[in-house]
Amino acid sequence: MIVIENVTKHFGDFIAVNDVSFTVNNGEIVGFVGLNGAGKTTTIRMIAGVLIQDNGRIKVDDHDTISEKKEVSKNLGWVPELPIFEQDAKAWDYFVYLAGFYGISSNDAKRMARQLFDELGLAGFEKRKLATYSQGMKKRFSLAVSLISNPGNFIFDEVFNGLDPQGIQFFRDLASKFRNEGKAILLSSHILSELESIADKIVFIHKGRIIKQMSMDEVRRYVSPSLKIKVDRVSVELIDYLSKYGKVREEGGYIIIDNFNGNTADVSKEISALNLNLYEMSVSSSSLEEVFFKVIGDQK
Ligand SMILES: Nc1ncnc2c1ncn2[C@@H]1O[C@H](COP(=O)(O)OP(=O)(O)OP(=O)(O)O)[C@@H](O)[C@H]1O
Repeated sequence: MIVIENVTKHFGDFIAVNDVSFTVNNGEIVGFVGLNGAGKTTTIRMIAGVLIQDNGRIKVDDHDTISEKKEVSKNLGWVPELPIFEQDAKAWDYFVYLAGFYGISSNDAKRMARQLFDELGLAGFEKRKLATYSQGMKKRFSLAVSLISNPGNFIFDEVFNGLDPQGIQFFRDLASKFRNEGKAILLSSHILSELESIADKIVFIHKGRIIKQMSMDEVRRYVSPSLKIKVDRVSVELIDYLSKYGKVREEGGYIIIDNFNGNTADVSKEISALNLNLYEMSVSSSSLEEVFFKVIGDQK
């Protein structure tokens, strides 16, 4: 579990992160979203302990990121947006070297390397220098390193960026698997459709402040729904009649009721009472992208 409490970070006079608080529970994927420069990476770097906050506290599985840095490193896996490694090092050797920092013997580290390189699609690239790895391979290697201590918490910072569809699916499936294993996952991404399909909760950050936190269910219900129906015959009587449920319009052979405030069972009962055939009926839910623009727009 990752707990961020009233965290603030200045760079000179500029406040990059301002009194930020949120929690990533075990068994939960939290999407962290905001415009460029909103403060996501700064927050993430403080959670990872590579940047120190001016105020507030961050705990990873109850360990303080400043006073218990070593425990936090063991309990937290971090795949940065652009992983940076010793460029001249060969992947396999470097992995074994890093495993040494976790007190893992060379033989055990080699066994672990074999398993992780196979599982993460790096088999055959063990002897290559990290400088020659593609962006996606660097992310996979960074993941392999972060798995050395089998941490209960993960941060993926823009992990989908620069990945091919297969790579995106790989990290999406991995995040879901970690969630099912009870791990806490913080996932920052600009690809809102990807977040939408896997996140349980969304934390919106804007100009360094958390402006909203919502469960994905709340996101889906945030913008008033529209009801879309297709019947065999559209009449003035029907349109008049449906007006009590919202703002009715016709579009491409469909009747759309914006700001729908009724329930679908009543509508379908009443349509058949008018001797009309109902061919299709669906209620739209709001997309994360729509909600993002609305939430950010409300700040201006
Ligand atoms: N080392 C630094 N020195 C000065 N300003 C910084 C530093 N690091 C970040 N900032 C500023 O802090 C703000 C937040 O940056 P941050 O990288 O956290 O944003 P972000 O939400 O991750 O953005 P992006 O989506 O573009 O990656 C930005 O205005 C950035 O210019």
